[in-house]
Amino acid sequence: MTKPDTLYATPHASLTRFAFDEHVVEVFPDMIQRSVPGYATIIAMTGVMAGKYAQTASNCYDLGCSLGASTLAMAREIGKRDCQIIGVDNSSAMITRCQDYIADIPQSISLRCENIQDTQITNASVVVLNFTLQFVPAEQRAALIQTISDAMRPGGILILSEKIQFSDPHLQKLNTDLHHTFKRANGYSELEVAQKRSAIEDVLIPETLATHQQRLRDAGFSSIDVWFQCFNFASLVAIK
Ligand SMILES: C[S@@+](CC[C@H](N)C(=O)[O-])C[C@H]1O[C@@H](n2cnc3c(N)ncnc32)[C@H](O)[C@@H]1O
Ligand SMILES: O=C(O)C(=O)C[C@]1(C(=O)O)C=C[C@@H](O)C=C1
Repeated sequence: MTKPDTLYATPHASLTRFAFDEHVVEVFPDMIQRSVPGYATIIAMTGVMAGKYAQTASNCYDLGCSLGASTLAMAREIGKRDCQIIGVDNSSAMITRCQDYIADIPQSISLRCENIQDTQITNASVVVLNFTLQFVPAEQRAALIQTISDAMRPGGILILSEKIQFSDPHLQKLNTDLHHTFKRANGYSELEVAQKRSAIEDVLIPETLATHQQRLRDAGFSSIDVWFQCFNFASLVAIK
């Protein structure tokens, strides 16, 4: 069902901005697995945490669901509980293909092709933002996190996974180098790493863990922790 990612294998005369279009959809599972250290663990544990925190008669959201990896992990662990699982993405190419991935799932999952900044979020016990906030304009992130916090039930959980930035220049260089080494070890060439880096430069804007943690505190989350980190990729939990 998925093809190997060769999108940046040949030289591009002019690199266009990275977008989640039909070309990316075709290779996305391979691309994200080979690009994000710890991706499989983060997805599997998103399911485990959703299974622990999903409350009866509540909504569980996967914001920026792409092909539904986190949605499916949540559905597996939530099981037959009375919860509505909702996946949201503003790429119609992603949502169309995601429909195929969720087709055989026994639970009712609804998909919305919407901007996560506009989608209605209510009565939430679990909200997942896996590698998505990084694509929202930085100055609009606080409003989105506040909307999520306001929509959460007491005791609900937000899982936030992101590529991160380091304020220490030495650590920034080290972790960037290690990430590129990880990509090379997964079969990407120097050219592929360099072209992908240029294509996402102004599209994916990482922030420091301190910035994420402060924003979550400001929005009213009480218990906040980094539960996973590998190089410049991290995942946080924030409990309301
Ligand atoms: C890196 S992918 C997320 C991967 C997915 N969560 C997973 O773990 O497999 C980022 C996704 O967020 C979506 N996205 C980015 N900005 C968005 C926005 N403002 N509203 C809705 N979706 C958005 C993109 O279309 C893309 O599918
Ligand atoms: O930083 C990179 O090299 C990445 O490819 C990261 C990243 C991400 O974190 O979302 C960027 C775009 C793709 O969707 C997959 C992975």
